[in-house]
This record gives sequence, structure tokens and C-alpha cells, in this order.
Amino acid sequence: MRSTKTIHVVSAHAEGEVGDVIVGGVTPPPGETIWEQSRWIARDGTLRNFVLNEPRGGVFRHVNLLVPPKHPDADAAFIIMEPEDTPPMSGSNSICVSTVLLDSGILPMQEPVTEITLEAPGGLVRVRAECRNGKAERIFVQNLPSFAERLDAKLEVEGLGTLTVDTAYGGDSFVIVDAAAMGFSLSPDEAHDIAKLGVRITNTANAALGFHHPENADWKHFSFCLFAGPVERTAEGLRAGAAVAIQPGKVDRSPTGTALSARMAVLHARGQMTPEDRLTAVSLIGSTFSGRILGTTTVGDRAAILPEISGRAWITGTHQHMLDPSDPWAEGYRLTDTWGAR
Ligand SMILES: O=C(O)[C@H]1NCC[C@@H]1O
Repeated sequence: MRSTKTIHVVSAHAEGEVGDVIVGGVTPPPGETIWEQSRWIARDGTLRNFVLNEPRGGVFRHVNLLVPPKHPDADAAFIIMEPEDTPPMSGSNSICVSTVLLDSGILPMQEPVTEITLEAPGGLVRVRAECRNGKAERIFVQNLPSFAERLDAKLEVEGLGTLTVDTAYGGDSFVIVDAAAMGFSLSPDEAHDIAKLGVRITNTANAALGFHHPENADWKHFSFCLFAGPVERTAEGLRAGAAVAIQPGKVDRSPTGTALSARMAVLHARGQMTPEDRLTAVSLIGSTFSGRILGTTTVGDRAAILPEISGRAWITGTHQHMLDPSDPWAEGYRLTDTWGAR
């Protein structure tokens, strides 16, 4: 066996969505802040290609790089690599990172509750983990301030007509459509159509509406389209289906923590959700994230909420990714049969 690099990974999934964690073998990228480091990773592309592209990755995979924190309050920091983006924050990935840090012993666990602070590229997130028998059973993440951007905007999508959409930020940027109005009941067999349509809607929204984050000039596109199911009031609180189309064309297997945060911001802006409410988002595979509003704030001149999301993650294995110097596909490859819903 010979290799020019060895990258140590603990693999995990949060409520169905893969979020692997690189725990060794990669030196921290240059940059004064975690955001700058994440921009370097995005520009350079080498690590992204190595771990996300085939033959090591695949369109379903997200990979997080642990880096030394910059902020004095943070216990650990991470850079998120998704199939097309290197985003400010991610719900499922932050839950995977927290679980890997605690379950593998990188950070000490205290039962029944461990509190840690993580530094995501978009800012600090406080994490509370319910732990039992050496396992972080449920992760609560105080996500980045989240806000509604446009409510009831009109979006002309070729072949679909004029859609009424909301746009919002929940640690990442969303165009939100009414799933029922689009003819979806959010059942698993709709995944391909949701992926295909969602990418078209995201691309159209990027061209026609554009997104801008008031405090992060670098984040100026919509990453995702959320197909939002109807909100039902149950004995346990609010409950709604959620399917998020991820570029270049797949559906999040988890209920998407950033989407839940964005949706809570929209519901709050409409006066349909208060800090007393709990909103459970249900994915296409039936997994759930729970959310609540901890308070309000502002982002630039926008009214925003302080969201908390929670969910579970499990470790699925460990890998050492290697590169034989004679392998002609050091950067890996992507083909459109799986990369992008057609
Ligand atoms: O839960 C989330 O927010 C994420 N899941 C995969 C894509 C999003 O970042």
C-alpha cells in the first residue's frame, strides 16, 4: 500500500442525511477567520473534490473538516462541504459534527447534558447534547439568526407559470414553495420530481429575485428550494412536512435544520408562530427535526429570530481515504447520471 495522503474520517448521518467528519490528516487552510478558511476551501477545490467526488464521495455526501477554533468561546470549529456549496451553516452537518465530537471522545462528554460551543463558518452556535451511556442521543443547536427576506413574491418559472414564493435565511438561503400548491403530498416516491423541480426553481429565483445577506456580502445566492408542507396543529405542537432540493439535484434525507430555521422565521414574520410553539419538520423518509424560537434579534436592518433546532445523529463507520500516486483520477469525477436530477 502507498499513498500521498491519508485523510481520517468518522462517518455519520443526522436523521438520514450523511455528514462525515474529517478528524485528521488535513492541515488547517489559510485564513484569519473560519469564514475566510471556508472561502479558501471553496476556491481551492482540492479537498472538496477529493472527498465529495467519486470514487470516494457521491452526490449524497456532505463532509465537514474540523479546524482549530478562532473564537475564544469555541470548543471546536468546522467547515462544511456540500455537493455544490461551502455554506455558512448546516443543521444536519452541525448535528453530525456534535455527535462525532462527543461520541468519539474528541470533546469530553458529561451525562446527562453536555454543553459545547461550535464555530461554524457563519458564526458561533451553542450546542446542548442530551447524553446517556456514552452516546449523544439528541443534539440541540442554537442556529444562526434567521430571517424572512420576501413574503409572497411572484416568481415566473418556465413551464410552471407564476409561483408565489417566500425567501428566507436559516443559516443558508432558501426559496420556499407551497408543496401542496405544487401538487406534492411529500411522499418518498416524489423525491425525483422534487429534486428536479426544486433545482429549476432555485436557479430561476437566483436569476429573477437574487438573495443578499445583510451582514455577509459573500453569500449572495439561494442554495436550496424548500417544498413546505401544510402546518398542522397537533397535541405535541406544530407539525409540517419538509423536502429540500439540494444542488445539483437531490433531496435532503433529513428535514433540513436550516430550512426549519428559515420556515420558523417566515411563520414568525406572518404571526403564525411564537416562542411558545414547537415546530416538528418531517422529511421524506419520516425523520424529524424539532424547532423553537428562543427570541428575536436583527440581522442588519431585518427582523430576525434566534432559532433552536434539534435532532439525532449516529456514527456509521470510520474511513482512511488515500491517494495512490499512480491514480489518474486524483480529483475524482462526476457524471450526470447521478449528479443532478434530469
Ligand atoms: O440540515 C441542513 O441544514 C442541511 N442538510 C443538508 C443540507 C443542509 O445544509
